[in-house]
Amino acid sequence: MPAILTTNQLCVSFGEHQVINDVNLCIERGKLVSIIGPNGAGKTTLFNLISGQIKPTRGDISFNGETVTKLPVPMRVRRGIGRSFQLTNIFPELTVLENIRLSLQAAGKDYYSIFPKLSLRRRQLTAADELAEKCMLSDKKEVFAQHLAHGDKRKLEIAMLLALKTELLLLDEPTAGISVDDIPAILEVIERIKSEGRHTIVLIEHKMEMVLHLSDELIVLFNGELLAKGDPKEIIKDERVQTAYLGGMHSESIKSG
Ligand SMILES: Nc1ncnc2c1ncn2[C@@H]1O[C@H](COP(=O)(O)OP(=O)(O)OP(=O)(O)O)[C@@H](O)[C@H]1O
Repeated sequence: MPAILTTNQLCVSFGEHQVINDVNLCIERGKLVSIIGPNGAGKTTLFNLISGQIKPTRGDISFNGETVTKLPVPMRVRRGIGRSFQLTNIFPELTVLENIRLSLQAAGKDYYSIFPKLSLRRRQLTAADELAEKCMLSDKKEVFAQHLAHGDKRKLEIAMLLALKTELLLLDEPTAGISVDDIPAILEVIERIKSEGRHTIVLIEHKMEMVLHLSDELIVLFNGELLAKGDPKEIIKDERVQTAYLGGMHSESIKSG
């Protein structure tokens, strides 16, 4: 399976603090890959680099065979890299359907049109409807986003990413802050998207049960370095991974071990 995303010797420092250190990733198309690691390991920073929020101090990022290292965020979105933004991209005073429709419009050629054609608007509404259903929001289509429960807002965010024709979904803790009762629905939405096989999903998640259930592959970050990568069931048995989680590795470089 060809890689959709690769990073080559990716590094980023904030002042003296090297947060990502020489990370070489290869994410295969159509897979669901989870990034795990203790707090402060650099997981969110890695997402920031891939989505373009920050630029690396060294190294390269390729998406679909094209070097995107220097591309700004909107151009990466256009190429198909989409990131969940912890609800900041939702328009609270619009309905679920309108939020999804606007993302469809943003992904289309009529983005700058003030009066998009009526037929096009109808097509967008049909597509928005389908995405609402896929993301288990059928009964909330006419609800204003501001009135949604937190879990439903996360589902809407995923629907909007799909509407933007995202090929690579970067989901940063999609179940964070969600009530225990709402977690299965988010899980199901992610599983539905995965089972279609049309998207690649990279997940940052602390809930190990969920990670093991969903992931084709695990990547373990520790102190900004890639500690391990591979089959989830094998990786969690890895002694170095267990030691990292138990806090035994502190700040030494993992490469010396
Ligand atoms: N803009 C920044 N300026 C300075 N330091 C930063 C910046 N962004 C992140 N860091 C530092 O980089 C390290 C890694 O942070 P990051 O948020 O990527 O970790 P994480 O693995 O996502 O942690 P968590 O699981 O707690 O979310 C932390 O020590 C953090 O303080």
